[in-house]
Amino acid sequence: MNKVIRIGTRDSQLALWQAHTVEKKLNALGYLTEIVAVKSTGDIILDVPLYELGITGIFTKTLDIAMLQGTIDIAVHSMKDVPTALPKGIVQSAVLERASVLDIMVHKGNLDFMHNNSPGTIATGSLRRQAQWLNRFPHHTVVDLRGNVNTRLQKLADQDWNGAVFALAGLERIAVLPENHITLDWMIPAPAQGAMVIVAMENDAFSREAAGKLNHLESEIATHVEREFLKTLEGGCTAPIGALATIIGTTIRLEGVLFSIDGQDKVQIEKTVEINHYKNFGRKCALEILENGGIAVMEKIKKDLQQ
Ligand SMILES: NCc1[nH]cc(CCC(=O)O)c1CC(=O)O
Repeated sequence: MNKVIRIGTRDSQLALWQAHTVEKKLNALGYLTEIVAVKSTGDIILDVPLYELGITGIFTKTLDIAMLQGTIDIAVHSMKDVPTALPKGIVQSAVLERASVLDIMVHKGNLDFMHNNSPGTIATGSLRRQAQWLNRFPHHTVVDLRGNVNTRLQKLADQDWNGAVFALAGLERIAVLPENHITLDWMIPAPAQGAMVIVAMENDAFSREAAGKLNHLESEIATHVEREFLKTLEGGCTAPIGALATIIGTTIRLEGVLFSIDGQDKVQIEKTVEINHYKNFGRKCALEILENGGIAVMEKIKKDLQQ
């Protein structure tokens, strides 16, 4: 037990909070730890919309490299930022008990713009949030908003926008949830939203065992289903995809959705299976989406993103 587990993390306030949470849990189990904070590409490049940076993984790549080079033993990520395929040699070791899955809109104390076809401007850097917002409020404008949670809150305060969309979990974790917010219970969250994941090297039995003790089985199963749904649909491009798996007694229910970029087209599914059939459930639901018009929507998305 005397080996020090080096915990890799990005250096945003939220990422550090998450790494420190893991550190405390490992320390409570008797493990020695050290935090290693690194800057990631996703944090440095702020002026290009996320989806233009190409595929996924910009937030996790720097930590993947650090782990493959042996300068960290485990990495803590917001699970929704982790690409569905991990680099060779790196494996998922634990999913922590999930926090809130909800998206919220932070506003400026005036919600008139949400009524009677009023114009409005909402900021988000997420295609999923953009598409769902425009599907519900087609007469609104969505503008790009990048940066870590703190930067985004500041930009919202500085700009003439009506509101911006955030994950409730992120704002609660670092205690910056403004009073002016509403819960978007109609918005389907990102696959694995609100969950933290620990990854480690496949050949590092010590770190994997230590991290594995923090695994929360129900959160692991739900995020597995959601990410399998995502993986089957995405086909190498960042599309507006939402997925939420909920465990109810001995069953698991998946709500999954695929939108076009402008939010006009929507293909959705809601299905329940016995929990012991959770493997391949996400994949089956995604295949049904593709059969029910999803293939055409994916083609349209690819064309839209190429322009
Ligand atoms: N994409 C950035 C990101 N990654 C994880 C969170 C918050 C925590 C979570 O959703 O799990 C956020 C901020 C946000 O979406 O507002």
